Amino acid sequence: MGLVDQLVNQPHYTLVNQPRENDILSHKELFDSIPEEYLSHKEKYENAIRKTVLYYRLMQKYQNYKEGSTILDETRANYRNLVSFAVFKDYPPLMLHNGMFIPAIAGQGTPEQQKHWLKRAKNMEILGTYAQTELGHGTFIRGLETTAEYDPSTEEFVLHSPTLTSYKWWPGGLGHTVNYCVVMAQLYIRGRHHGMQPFLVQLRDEATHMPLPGVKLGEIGAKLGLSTVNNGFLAFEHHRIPRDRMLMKNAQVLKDGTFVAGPSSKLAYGTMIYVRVIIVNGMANLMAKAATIAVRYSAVRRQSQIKPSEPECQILDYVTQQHKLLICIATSLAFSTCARWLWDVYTGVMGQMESGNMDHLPELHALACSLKVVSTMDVSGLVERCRLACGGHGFMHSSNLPYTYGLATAACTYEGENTVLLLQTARSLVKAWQKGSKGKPLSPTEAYLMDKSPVPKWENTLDGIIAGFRRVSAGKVQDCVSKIDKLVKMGTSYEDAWNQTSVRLVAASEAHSRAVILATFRSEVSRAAAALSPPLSRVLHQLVHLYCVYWALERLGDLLLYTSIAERDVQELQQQYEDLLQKIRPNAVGLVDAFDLRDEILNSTLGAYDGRVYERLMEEALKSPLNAEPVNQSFHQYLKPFMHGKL
Ligand SMILES: CC(C)(COP(=O)(O)OP(=O)(O)OC[C@H]1O[C@@H](n2cnc3c(N)ncnc32)[C@H](O)[C@@H]1OP(=O)(O)O)[C@@H](O)C(=O)NCCC(=O)NCCSC(=O)CCCC(=O)O
Ligand SMILES: Cc1cc2nc3c(=O)[nH]c(=O)nc-3n(C[C@H](O)[C@H](O)[C@H](O)COP(=O)(O)OP(=O)(O)OC[C@H]3O[C@@H](n4cnc5c(N)ncnc54)[C@H](O)[C@@H]3O)c2cc1C
Repeated sequence: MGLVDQLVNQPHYTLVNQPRENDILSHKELFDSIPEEYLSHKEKYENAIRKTVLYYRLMQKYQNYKEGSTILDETRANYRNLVSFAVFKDYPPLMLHNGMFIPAIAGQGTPEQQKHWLKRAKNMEILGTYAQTELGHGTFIRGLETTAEYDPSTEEFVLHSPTLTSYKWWPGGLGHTVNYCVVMAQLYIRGRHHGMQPFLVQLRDEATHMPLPGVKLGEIGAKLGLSTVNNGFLAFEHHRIPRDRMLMKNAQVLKDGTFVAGPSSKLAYGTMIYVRVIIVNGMANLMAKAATIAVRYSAVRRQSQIKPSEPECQILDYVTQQHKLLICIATSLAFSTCARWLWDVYTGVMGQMESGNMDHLPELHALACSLKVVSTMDVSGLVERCRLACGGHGFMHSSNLPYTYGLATAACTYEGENTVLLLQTARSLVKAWQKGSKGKPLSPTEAYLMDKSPVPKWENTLDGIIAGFRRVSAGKVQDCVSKIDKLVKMGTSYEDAWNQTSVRLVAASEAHSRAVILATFRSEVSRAAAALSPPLSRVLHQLVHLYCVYWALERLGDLLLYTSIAERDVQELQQQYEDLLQKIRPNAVGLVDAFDLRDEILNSTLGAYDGRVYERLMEEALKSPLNAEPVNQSFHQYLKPFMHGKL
């Protein structure tokens, strides 16, 4: 088996590469004759809905993910995610139906609620989304204003939006697409507050699609990206729903209005953990897409000469170009590896929680936050780097890099704004430090914080770099704890001390995330490589090495502060990095081919397998509606009178 075949022979790649006769991408009606960037806002939406209906029917046919299948299965979700790139450059309007509505029912509903609602949702008899964020509050969910007041006399909840800022704002598909929704609202029973709880609410009539009485709905308007996701707003005017529409797997409200608390109030936040875990793999996919486009283009594009006597070279032969792009290949692999590992952690912790053991939930939360942040932050930066690496042609929508950037950067904000999530992980690290200092045991991913051995001699090896990152993280956490303690001793409140330390806390949290990612990438690849051929194992190790050295060079200041790295070590690391670029360069195209993203999925003039970049750019340019006629009417209306001084 060749190198590419072995890489392709991973579960999610083989799914994408399924036989053509079973292939949803052979259905031409799924594709646009006019590129979507030329459509109006309304046309984009209507076209996306046309394709959505076809796409999901075909998905049901070929994937058979209706009733009985495990919708939460990561591989299946990944397949859907990849194939949808071919059909929707800007994500589908029903993204949240599978992405959050179904997971919220599965994670928050009782077995009876799941039986009834999951069946309808999976069969797509009802369409839903997840409405948590409001116009006034996104991060601070304890500040949400939508209320659900229980009325024991009718056994109903009354949903109400008391202010403009309480309008739900952002949920995908909410504008004009979905007819149901999981709404997060503050529960009140006889005037007493019982925290934020999930409610399954019908929003539109199932036959006419008209909003139900007491439900105000609309779309929030044009955005930087995700233009076909149909993000919407929602408000309630004393809207009544039956008691059994509160999702009651955790907390419950009995008929007489008795509130039965769940094992932890944070279980209502469970859907967010699930989505943060899933996002990491989504980012690996976006990175693979952008890297494939930019690397293939760089192999086709020739510009300037390295030596005056030679022909123009492939731009991929410029070492600066390799510096821009090879890290993108390594990053995609790092995040897909970490995503798989995180998914196993997630399912393990969920399994323990089913039997009442919540011990590992805080660690899972801290990990999900930090990996979500670093994957979205790095991938959005690197997708932009891919775009710039393609010069002017990368600026064209037809390259698909601008859309891809929009998808990546949106994820820095949704599902928990990145700074906020880093501060959540920092909270866990500070607590771990305090616990560890009292001699208490720490969770496996934070145990290194208590390594009190003297700073060892720096080693320019993978182990050395990973140990160095752990030192940086531990040093930064210690620095934060000292600053907070000092401020508190001086009379500052703990909360103010926290806020005054928060720039450092965010940096400590990022350093911890990097240590976890480097160590996980390294150990998971070593584990997998044992079963691979020596050449494939070698190239994967080169990518792990490149990844570790790249980040060491990026974070030299930190390493100089917290480890014993010296100037000559840095020079050697720089040399290692340049040697790795040279070694990986011949495999660059093979490696992106091994991502096995078909042309339809790349959806790009620059990245197609056959390398016909210029022909495709021309073909796409000719699709511009302006090219339908040689003279545009605006010439007669404006330009001509203007040039003749008549306007
Ligand atoms: C920032 C926080 C975490 C703060 O919550 P809080 O209750 O005010 O925090 P607190 O009282 O200070 O308590 C913190 C405590 O709660 C824990 N915790 C926080 N979140 C979780 C969780 N998910 N699971 C388990 N535990 C959680 C923390 O570890 C803290 O624990 P501790 O007190 O230290 O023991 C929270 O409000 C939050 O998660 N905000 C972000 C909102 C968000 O992610 N919204 C997503 C909306 S849906 C969306 O964006 C969909 C996009 C998808 C798409 O388009 O694809
Ligand atoms: C494309 C997209 C899709 C979305 N889809 C959905 C959806 O389907 N359903 C849904 O419910 N929501 C959705 N959202 C909303 C999303 O979850 C929120 O935008 C997000 O949680 C951030 O909240 P915010 O917008 O209120 O930002 P804010 O919380 O107002 O943040 C603004 C700034 O304040 C800072 N800040 C806020 N709090 C703190 C703090 N405690 N410490 C330090 N700094 C702080 C942040 O770091 C940030 O710099 C979506 C958003 C986007 C952009």
